[in-house]
Amino acid sequence: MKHPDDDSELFNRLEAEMSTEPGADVVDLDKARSARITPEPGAPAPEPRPEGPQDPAAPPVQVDQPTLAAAGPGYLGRLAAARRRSVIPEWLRSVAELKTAAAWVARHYTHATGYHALRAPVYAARLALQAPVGTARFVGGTLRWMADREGEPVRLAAVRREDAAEYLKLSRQRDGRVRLRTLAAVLGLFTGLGAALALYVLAPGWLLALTIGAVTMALGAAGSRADDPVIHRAVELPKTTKLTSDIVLRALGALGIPAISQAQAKGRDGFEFTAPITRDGPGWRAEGNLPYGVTVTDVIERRERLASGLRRPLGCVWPEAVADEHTGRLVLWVGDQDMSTAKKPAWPLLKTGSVDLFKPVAFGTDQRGRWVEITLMYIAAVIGAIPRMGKTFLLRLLLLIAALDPRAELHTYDLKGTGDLDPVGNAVSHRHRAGDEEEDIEYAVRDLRALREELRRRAKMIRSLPRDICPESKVTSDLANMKSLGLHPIVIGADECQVWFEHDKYGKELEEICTDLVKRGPATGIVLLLATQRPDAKALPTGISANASARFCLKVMGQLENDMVLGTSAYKRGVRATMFSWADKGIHYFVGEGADARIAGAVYVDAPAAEAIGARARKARERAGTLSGYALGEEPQADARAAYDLLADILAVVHEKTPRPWNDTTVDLLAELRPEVYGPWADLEPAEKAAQLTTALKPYGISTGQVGRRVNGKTVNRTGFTRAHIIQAITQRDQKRAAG
Ligand SMILES: Nc1ncnc2c1ncn2[C@@H]1O[C@H](COP(=O)(O)OP(=O)(O)OP(=O)(O)O)[C@@H](O)[C@H]1O
Repeated sequence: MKHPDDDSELFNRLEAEMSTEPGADVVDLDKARSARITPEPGAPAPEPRPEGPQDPAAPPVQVDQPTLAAAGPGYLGRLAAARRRSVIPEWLRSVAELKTAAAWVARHYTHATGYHALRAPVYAARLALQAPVGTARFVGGTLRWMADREGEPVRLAAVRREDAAEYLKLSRQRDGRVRLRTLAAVLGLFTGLGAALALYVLAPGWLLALTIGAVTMALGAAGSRADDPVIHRAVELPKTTKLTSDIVLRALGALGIPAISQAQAKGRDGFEFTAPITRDGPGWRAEGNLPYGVTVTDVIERRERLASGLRRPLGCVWPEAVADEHTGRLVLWVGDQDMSTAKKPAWPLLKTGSVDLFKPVAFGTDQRGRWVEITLMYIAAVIGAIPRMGKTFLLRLLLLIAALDPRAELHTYDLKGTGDLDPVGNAVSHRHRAGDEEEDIEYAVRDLRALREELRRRAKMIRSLPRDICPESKVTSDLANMKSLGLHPIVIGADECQVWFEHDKYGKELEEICTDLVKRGPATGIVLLLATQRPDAKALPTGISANASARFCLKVMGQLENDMVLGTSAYKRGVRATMFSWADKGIHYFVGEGADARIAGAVYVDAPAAEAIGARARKARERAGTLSGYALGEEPQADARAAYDLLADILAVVHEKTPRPWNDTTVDLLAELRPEVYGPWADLEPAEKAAQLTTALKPYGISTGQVGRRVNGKTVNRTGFTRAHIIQAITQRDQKRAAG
């Protein structure tokens, strides 16, 4: 009977043999096949192998099958799984990169031409001065050539050896050569003199001058000294050492990873290169497999040692994992220059241009100097870092990008209070505040409450739009353009957002609203950008950090903060913002919607440049008629809704004879009391009405549940709450306030 897998194995084996090294053993296929035939049913089973010490004469047991099992997937299989490198290189496929490269080359040659053109008279004067030396060298050289001086050492050697025959042969040869060369020189001299005379008599002045100039320059060049060239370099190109496999292996061996060190001690490499080391942008790229059990994160953890082993600055050394490969596949990119100091291309939006927030916009560059883009719509973002790493600058940059879309309505909150966001806020923001005083927080609370209402309005509006206009149930650029719908982008930015969430009075409510904005905002065109220098569960509540779809993590100190910003288990996967150094300002891990984490250096826009961009954005808004609110000097209308105290209002409308009131009847009573505040709640469907109050009570720690009541002899259950809990919450709050 034939083993069912025999055919495919035979196929594999044939392929394996096709690719076997020359000199490998030839396998007898028939023998091998018969050896693999399983015994017929009923046939005696093979003798069991005796336990205990083995017969020393018995051949050792071969654990791995020769060639056959080691071959793994066959040639075709490997071809099918092969990763093909792109035919057209990356830089040729990107118009932007091609343009940048072309501009750099053009700039280089323009500079070199200008540099030399300005110095041309100096070069000419120096060459003219050197011309007499050049003439002497030329004449001397010609005479030596005519006299066959180069053969003299050989002739002298023949004299020393007293080899008369050899000497005579050499002399004869020399006499003939000298005769011929003298003739050529005399002919050349006469031809030259004749030509000079003809030029002098016949040629126009300019040709004569040109010829004399050219001859003088040539003689000057002949007279120049090797250690003092007339023409100096216009551009000193940075010299960077080529990355070689030896350097990579040396660096890996110095990491102190036992598996690599042991392999190298045994004379092996400890790293298997899977591709040649190549140039990749302004740096070198090496790729390969680490030894079994060693992961890329082990190397990333030791980035500083790696830089020492490579003898390169830390900012040049970027070990990375490959997303769709095994965890031991390392890509090592070693830049020519430190990422934090390397010259960056100019940001296209710095001087001109506007933005469509629904399209990707460049906000930084990666290690290779390529633009990294972000589409601000449909995201909620968190930015985390330890202080002074560029978090505020990054938030301001994103807000400036938003400002450059004249449709966007900005709400900017600088809770540090140093005025870093003023260039955006003063120029274009609809709502803006700098500071963390009580009134600043109340201003934000009023604004966010209004934004939550706006979120609900937008959600309803989107739901009511016909499918052909709003096919994906989310705001699109076209919908945002329709002023009547009021679905323009709203971008809210808060720096040091922990001030909001840790506020004892409004903290819970702000957290509740922000969680809602993070979850439902993106589809309705509302973008929330939160930055914090203390990314822990209190500063960045989990409901927010877990739902943010874009994450920017500058340097942080530990795994916890890293994962709070970049997402659970990011640290384990090797996405570690802890590896950034103190000098890596603005450099961060960026995780965009559905994209792998990548390293980006944010564009540096200082305060004056930010003000200039703000002014430009303001002009664009004035033209589009979209400037509003704070930027126009308008304070938000004295908002009755902001002054309301829900708990006190409930106590006012719910009589003590109703210890467990229903939500919907309470909302109706509240609407009668303050129609401007609670009116919209009362207009909701009964179920939504009840849910509305449940949500509003949650921040105070008051929960709702089913409350049964007899109506017309029947028990009716509806959502309700306990009046005593309201009193309790008010007492606690008053005590807290009294305690300061
Ligand atoms: N993209 C950048 N490139 C280079 N330097 C930068 C960049 N962003 C910020 N910096 C530098 O880092 C310094 C700190 O930036 P920033 O004020 O944004 O830090 P921060 O993290 O907000 O600090 P804090 O926590 O104290 O508010 C800035 O003064 C600026 O000089």
